[in-house]
Amino acid sequence: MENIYLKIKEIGIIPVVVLDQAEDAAPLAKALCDGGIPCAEVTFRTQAAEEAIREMSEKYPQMLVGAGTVLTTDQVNRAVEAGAKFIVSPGLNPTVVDYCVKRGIPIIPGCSTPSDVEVAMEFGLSVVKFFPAEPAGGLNYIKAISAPYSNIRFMPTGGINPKNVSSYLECPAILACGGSWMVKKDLICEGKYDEIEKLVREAVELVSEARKKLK
Ligand SMILES: O=C(O)C(=O)C[C@H](O)[C@H](O)COP(=O)(O)O
Repeated sequence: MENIYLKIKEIGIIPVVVLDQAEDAAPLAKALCDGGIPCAEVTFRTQAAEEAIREMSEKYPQMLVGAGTVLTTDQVNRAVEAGAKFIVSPGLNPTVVDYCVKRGIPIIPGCSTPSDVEVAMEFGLSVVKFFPAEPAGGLNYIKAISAPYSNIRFMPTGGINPKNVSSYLECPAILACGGSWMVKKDLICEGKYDEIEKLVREAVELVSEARKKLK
């Protein structure tokens, strides 16, 4: 498995971030690093995404910064140019996946059906996002879908929270989980970085407990 995917696996929970202002990127990155999750998936849902990725990557080079909600090849270019080390998308857009694969850019496309997974495999991918995880069937669905695709690892995202994340992380087919609960918009807008750091620390604890059970 490629280095980036191994890092994502090691981190265990990928914070999915929506930033309205790029100025919030550095203090948020600090809280994530201090809390023990030196990683963020900065979503292209806002105009600030590109600059936020640049801020985080430059000021916190130890961080694994990726871009989320990437829907176009133009966004791939902007994300990578800003420092993103991986690309995540809510669905499987063959144009975007092909573009990334041909350039060796790690891409984790959203899959929610066996057909999606098979298209991802056709592109040579072995890691996919499972989105939207809870509404699409949750852990039971992943267990069922992973049976025929034993080489595929899933990154469930959408509806993951501190109460259900452990059960996901205890499943061997799951590489890591994505979630926004520790980086909620209101916490960022109100500058509650101590609270974010605390939620991150709790998330780290959940990953380590779940990993002990996996062994
Ligand atoms: O923006 C994207 O690219 C998405 O695919 C959606 C996000 O992954 C989910 O919104 C995160 O889910 P929550 O943790 O339930 O907030």
